[in-house]
Amino acid sequence: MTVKIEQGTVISLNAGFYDVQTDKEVIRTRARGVFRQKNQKPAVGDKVEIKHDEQGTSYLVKILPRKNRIGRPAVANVSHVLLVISAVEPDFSVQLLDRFLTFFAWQNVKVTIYLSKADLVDPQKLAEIKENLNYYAKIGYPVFTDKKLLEQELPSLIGVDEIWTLAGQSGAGKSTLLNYLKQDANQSTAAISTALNRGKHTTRVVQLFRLEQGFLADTPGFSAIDLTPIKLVDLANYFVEFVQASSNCKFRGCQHLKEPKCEVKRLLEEEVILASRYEDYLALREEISEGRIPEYLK
Ligand SMILES: Nc1nc2c(ncn2[C@@H]2O[C@H](COP(=O)(O)OP(=O)(O)OP(=O)(O)O)[C@@H](O)[C@H]2O)c(=O)[nH]1
Ligand SMILES: [Zn+2]
Repeated sequence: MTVKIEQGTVISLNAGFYDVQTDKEVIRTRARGVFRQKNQKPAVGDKVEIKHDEQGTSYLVKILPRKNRIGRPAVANVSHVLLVISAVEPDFSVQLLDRFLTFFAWQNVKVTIYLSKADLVDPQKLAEIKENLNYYAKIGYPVFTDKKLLEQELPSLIGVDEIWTLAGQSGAGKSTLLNYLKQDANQSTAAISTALNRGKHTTRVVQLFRLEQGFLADTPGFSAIDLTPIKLVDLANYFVEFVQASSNCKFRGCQHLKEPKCEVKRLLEEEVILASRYEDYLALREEISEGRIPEYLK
């Protein structure tokens, strides 16, 4: 028998085994000892090479370069986040939204926003929230306020082998959404996931399941984030509409504070840039320069 090398994505870790999704099937593999020597550990989401020996045992032999590794439990190569933000319980907050968007822009992860619990607020409150969300849609973040629409559109948003994960405050509705979307997942993968799912809530294992051409992490993912490692001078780069405006600021590297002829400040005055966005920019500057994590995230 010839030794075959294949590539795939690690979709779960289980008692020393790594389950790898190739383009055909899920293969249970062992990691070669070489990883321990190199102090490397394959993570869920890693793109890997696997090898099958004559006895039919499969080994994970190589971890391909990682784009990132984020979340708790960690997932590697996350390209997109489905950010769940609730209309109520906890209350909708643009501050919170801006924190998450800043964090993911910093991590070079794209974000799609989903508003949960729209059914729990009165029409007036909902209209207010939607007006805010329209701003985010305008600056480039896909926004969904309807679960069914999200379910319909998601397949066209998820690219080949892209890894998506959920994020959002505790109680926002991440698990609820996940369970809803999982109903659609590829059946064979779903069966494996279920079989490996024992003790999910006690051990906090993470696994990926197929969602159309890509993967979604089967975990509530992020709820709290720390922005203090961001460099103060870089912060403006993570506010997408500021980046766009800044080419018209007089000074290169403009921080949009007291500099003359600042385009961000001009757009702010014209109410093209949302006041809360700018306020949050200032608040995050302060948080970063003081190196403090807000009380509610501790
Ligand atoms: N009415 C309504 N209730 C929802 C919706 N989404 C979530 N919930 C409820 O909100 C509560 C919290 O939802 P979860 O899905 O557990 O929230 P989570 O984000 O996973 O929370 P953590 O696990 O703490 O991070 C549950 O009681 C859900 O039933 C929604 O769209 N409408
Ligand atoms: Zn400026």
